[in-house]
Amino acid sequence: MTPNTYVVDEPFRDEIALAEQKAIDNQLTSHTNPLLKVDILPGKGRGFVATSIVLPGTILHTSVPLAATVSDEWTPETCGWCFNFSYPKKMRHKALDELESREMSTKWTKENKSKKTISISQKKLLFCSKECKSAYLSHGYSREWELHIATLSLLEKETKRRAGLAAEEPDTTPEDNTIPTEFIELDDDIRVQQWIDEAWSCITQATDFISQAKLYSSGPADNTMCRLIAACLVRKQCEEASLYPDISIPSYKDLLTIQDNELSHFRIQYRASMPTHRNSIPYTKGQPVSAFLKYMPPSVLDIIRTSLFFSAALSAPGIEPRLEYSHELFRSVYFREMSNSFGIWEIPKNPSAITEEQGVTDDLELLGWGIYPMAVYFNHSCDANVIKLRRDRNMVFVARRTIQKGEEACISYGSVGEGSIKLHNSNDLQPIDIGPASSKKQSNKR
Ligand SMILES: C[S@@+](CC[C@H](N)C(=O)[O-])C[C@H]1O[C@@H](n2cnc3c(N)ncnc32)[C@H](O)[C@@H]1O
Repeated sequence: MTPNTYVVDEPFRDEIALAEQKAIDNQLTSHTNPLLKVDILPGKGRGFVATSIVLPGTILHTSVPLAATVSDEWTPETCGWCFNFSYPKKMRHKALDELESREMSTKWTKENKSKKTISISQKKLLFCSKECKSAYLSHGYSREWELHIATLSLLEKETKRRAGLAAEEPDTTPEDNTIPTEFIELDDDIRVQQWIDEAWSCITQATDFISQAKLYSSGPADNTMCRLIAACLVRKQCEEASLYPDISIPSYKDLLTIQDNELSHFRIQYRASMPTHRNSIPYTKGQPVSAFLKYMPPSVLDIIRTSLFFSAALSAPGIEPRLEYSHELFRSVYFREMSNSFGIWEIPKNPSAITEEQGVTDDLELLGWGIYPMAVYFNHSCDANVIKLRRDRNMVFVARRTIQKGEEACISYGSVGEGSIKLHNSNDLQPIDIGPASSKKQSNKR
């Protein structure tokens, strides 16, 4: 991809830097943002519209993530808090130093009356400085980090356990001779959603499928996705338990307002994978799991396997605090992340030219992913009037030119193309950035 380059004049850049700092200092999120409102826009769903005339260089919105995670590939070299990237230098600071980690491990082992010592893994969470480490530890709800680190440790443990187990692709196409009594029209949202719900429940309880899925060795993209989902669910659990809500950070409820792409994703994948019955799903009430497996698109089966990996990791015996799991919860994040998360890109060393996608050029790395519930209402335009800039873990949205009152504020979804992006439905545009699970972008450096 070659991004459209446009150069910002020096004085103008200073203004942006100043305004940015002010906005970040004020923790300006769209909770308090008077410049944009969400409207329903023909053919696009919801979108941001300017509430008054906006001058070029104005910060329209600064967004803090609900959850952000470094991709599996770049965890050693990327700060888990500010996303500072230094290749080939490794990040030196762990969330817990050796003594703290030993104390935590002893506490968990004791509290859980575990015969084996519960080990704490921090490989996937490293920081560039003490400041970033303490920002992480003090962020969010009281002791949110404890549940977060416990969950990351469990995911890491399950990844290790499975590594090398799966030599072959699991076979998920058992014989099925069910005679359908009805055909569910693919355009029927309610019936198709019911079929999907029933299929997930049935497949995730099927012992044969589960035992096959246990051989499934999750790849780096699945691991990254699981960490992103875990971070969202950690927030949910802490939010529900907390007596002292921190209202300055996005909540899990904010996530639920994001467009859910499960149905549109299913339709596309179903049509693409079915040689026959492309417009309907054969169905019989009370049908066996084989009939669900027969009509479930292979790419969705992969997601089900990832969810079983996630649930197996979380159900390792005797560990508290523990994250609650259900396939509904997993899906509630997975299919919202899809098409709505922002890629966190390496910041160019010499930002002399600010480009679309903040100068994302081929030599820059995709370091991770973030879910910014307050920023998802920026629709796409090829001639975007807003540019997205990353400032540490926050995203700042700046007007590129004058935006009139009532005009839509759009960003360019940028880094799309290269055949790696799947459209989510026929009317659908590409994601803001492809989510971790569907991202196959290869690193430039490895
Ligand atoms: C990040 S969301 C943007 C908010 C979304 N419109 C909503 O209602 O939640 C991305 C989705 O918005 C829609 N979208 C974004 N830009 C669009 C455009 N220019 N034309 C039509 N639909 C668009 C597509 O459905 C896309 O998958």
